[in-house]
Amino acid sequence: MFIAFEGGDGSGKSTQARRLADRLRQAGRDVVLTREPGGTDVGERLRSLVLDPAHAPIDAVTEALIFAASRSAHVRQLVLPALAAGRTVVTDRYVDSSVAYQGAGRALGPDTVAGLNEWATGGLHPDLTVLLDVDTATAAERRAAREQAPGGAGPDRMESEPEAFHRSIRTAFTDRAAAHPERYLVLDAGRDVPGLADEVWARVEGLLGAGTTPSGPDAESVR
Ligand SMILES: Nc1ncnc2c1ncn2[C@@H]1O[C@H](COP(=O)(O)OP(=O)(O)OP(=O)(O)O)[C@@H](O)[C@H]1O
Ligand SMILES: Cc1cn([C@H]2C[C@H](O)[C@@H](COP(=O)(O)O)O2)c(=O)[nH]c1=O
Repeated sequence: MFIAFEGGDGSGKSTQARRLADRLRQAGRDVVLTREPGGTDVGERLRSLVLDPAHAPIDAVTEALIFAASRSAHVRQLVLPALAAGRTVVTDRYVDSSVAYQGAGRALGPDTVAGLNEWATGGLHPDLTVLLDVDTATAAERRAAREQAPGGAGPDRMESEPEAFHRSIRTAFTDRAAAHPERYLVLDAGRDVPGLADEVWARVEGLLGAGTTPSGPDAESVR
């Protein structure tokens, strides 16, 4: 099973992805918890390149290609081999983040960016995408609190964008979920962490019982 968490910066994806991975492990599943950009050596290098605000400005097309390149490596080197070995993959962000941030936020167009990522992933879609939807003010407060906590890092290149950018992203995520309701669980991420985790688990438990397989190609057909 392949599960993605999506949402704006500070919506609570990492928190919920970790909780789900723990719960799946308690249920006896062999889990790979991973993230984008990242998840592989090349992906983590691309992550620091594209997110570090100290780097030179990156134009929107180049930015979209960097995220897609990280994703291609992630799918081919980590996700597909793990799924083929019967493992459950939980990823903190996937294609929808590119459609929202580069398609809407950078105005490259959702269809253009979705098409690029169909190619990058060989058409691999998650069984379930959990969209954590929260208003941008709440998300910004959470990010600020996280930055001020011990060891907290400053905002990355995307987080530094203005409120309107983050609002456009939120809309793009919810539009995409509305277009494919069968593979989304959209949650009000303004609520408490344990309550959200229970809602996620209820849906995932149902999928475990149904014995799903990811839609799209297997490792043999994605090169
Ligand atoms: N439901 C929640 N209610 C209140 N605070 C939360 C909730 N979920 C997460 N948080 C807190 O908000 C901050 C951001 O959470 P988290 O890092 O999980 O978000 P994220 O979506 O992964 O963020 P980013 O995309 O910026 O990495 C953390 O300090 C976390 O403890
Ligand atoms: C996968 C992906 C990510 N982004 C942006 C979204 C976030 O601002 C950062 C990732 O940081 P996080 O702490 O891991 O959430 O990158 C993007 O713009 N496009 C993408 O495809």
